[in-house]
Amino acid sequence: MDKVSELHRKPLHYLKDDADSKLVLILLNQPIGSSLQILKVLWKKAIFKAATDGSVNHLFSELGESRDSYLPDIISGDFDSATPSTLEYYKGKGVEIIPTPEQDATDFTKSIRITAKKTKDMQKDAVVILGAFGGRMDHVFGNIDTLFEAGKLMPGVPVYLLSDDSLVTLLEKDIKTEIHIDSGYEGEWCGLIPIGCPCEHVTTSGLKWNLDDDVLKFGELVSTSNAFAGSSSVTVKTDAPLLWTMGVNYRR
Ligand SMILES: Cc1ncc(C[n+]2csc(CCOP(=O)(O)OP(=O)(O)O)c2C)c(N)n1
Ligand SMILES: O=c1ccn([C@@H]2O[C@H](COP(=O)(O)O)[C@@H](O)[C@H]2O)c(=O)[nH]1
Repeated sequence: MDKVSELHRKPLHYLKDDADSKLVLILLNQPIGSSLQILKVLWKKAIFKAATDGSVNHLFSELGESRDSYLPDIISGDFDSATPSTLEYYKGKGVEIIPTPEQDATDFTKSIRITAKKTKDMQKDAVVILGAFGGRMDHVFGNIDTLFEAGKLMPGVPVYLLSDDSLVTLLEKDIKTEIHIDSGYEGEWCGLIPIGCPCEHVTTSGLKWNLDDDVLKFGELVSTSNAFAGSSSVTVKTDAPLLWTMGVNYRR
């Protein structure tokens, strides 16, 4: 069979109350803070929830009295961050605790490997990861690296790193991706970041600064502070994996 040559992505539509989306949710070790409302809407739509190591400390402390309405399906990690008492609490509530002591992959990578196996027979519209930005820079790059593996673990399923102000996803090579930007939650800005390797041929439509078979490469051109031109979608064709990032405006 020929490879699909055009993909549609709706990176923020699942945030709409009326969207009937089936999500897989992964929590990383960052304060929930201003993403609390997003966490609550994602939780309602999540068919599987995975907490990664220290993320349970935030779930426990930031959700207060309502914490028992937010029990994840699994908690995994090398457990250098989750406090023993927090792990005991969730264990007592019947949450599956999965130690992943190996030190050649991050807790996030190990979590998404487990999640891919556990959800392999579930129909899922997207995998959404909360807590990937704003902390340690090595972790931010590690989280982006995990997107490359995620694409192989769950082919065809969009994977989004999300916060209340930014979204990051990896666009596949040799495919024209149409990104729908009409959920109402889009922010003002967007960017195309050639992480991993240069992109020699990138063509876009729907942006204020479009590319026309241009090269994106660190040290030459990286498309930051780009913007939408007013249409309901953007298209991107690239010959190498390319990071798409955009602003999120989810204030309620
Ligand atoms: C070449 C190489 N560099 C670095 C490491 C170290 N390393 C990579 S992933 C990992 C586990 C990280 O665990 P995680 O809980 O995700 O992060 P932490 O907050 O503990 O740093 C370690 C120790 C390695 N194994 N190989
Ligand atoms: O500053 C940070 C800290 C952590 N992460 C992500 O969370 C997981 C789990 O972290 P632990 O510190 O082991 O609890 C880690 O693998 C990172 O993916 C982060 O993004 N930023």
